[in-house]
Amino acid sequence: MTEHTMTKEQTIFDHKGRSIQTEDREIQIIARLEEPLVVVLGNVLSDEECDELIAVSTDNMKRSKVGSARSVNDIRTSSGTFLDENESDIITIIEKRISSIMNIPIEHGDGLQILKYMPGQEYKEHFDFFASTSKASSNNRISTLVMYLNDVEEGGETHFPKLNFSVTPQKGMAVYFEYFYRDAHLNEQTLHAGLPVIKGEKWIATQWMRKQRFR
Ligand SMILES: O=C(O)CCC(=O)C(=O)O
Ligand SMILES: [Fe+2]
Repeated sequence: MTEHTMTKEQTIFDHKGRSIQTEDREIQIIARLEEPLVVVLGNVLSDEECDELIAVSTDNMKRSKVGSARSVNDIRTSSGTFLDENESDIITIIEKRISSIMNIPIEHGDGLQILKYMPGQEYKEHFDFFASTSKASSNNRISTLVMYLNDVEEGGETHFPKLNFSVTPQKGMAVYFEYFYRDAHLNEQTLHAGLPVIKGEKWIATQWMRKQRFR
């Protein structure tokens, strides 16, 4: 018998019940899959916060297009930018909230990443953790929070092919998952994709957390 069939592994996300009370906002726990842990969350960001994150990154993306040459990436066809906490006051507020939801100090986080998908653009199946052969795996990622910044007219679901599970983007909502299990099989089940957007735009903010301090 493998380990995970005998006892459920300890998770990082330790919230129970129907909501998470953070310093400034009550987050709803809408749905959860226990192993691997995948949680759908509501009321993570206000409409104003979503709009502000899009506005701040629209400027950033324009700037980065002028500057460095963008590398062509077949896996991810969206455009994106990393925000730093000095960019806007709301980033600090949001990062605090994210840290209490994810139960990890924000110093363990990669910078908040904003992605924009136009129709036809997608993020193909991938893991958020790095392969053990890669240098980055020495301080590997352990958990992810994908926040939806707008409603997508059609398509753009976050899809977990090994779990037969999809999350429809809804403005202000989020999906959380973690992959810090001793059982490698559980980690591999967090394979996921951003399905192609069919109609409209899709904007997300992603927070990845590392095992150890990263900033
Ligand atoms: O676009 C999505 O729904 C998924 C995004 C994602 O996988 C990521 O940012 O790591
Ligand atoms: Fe991902």
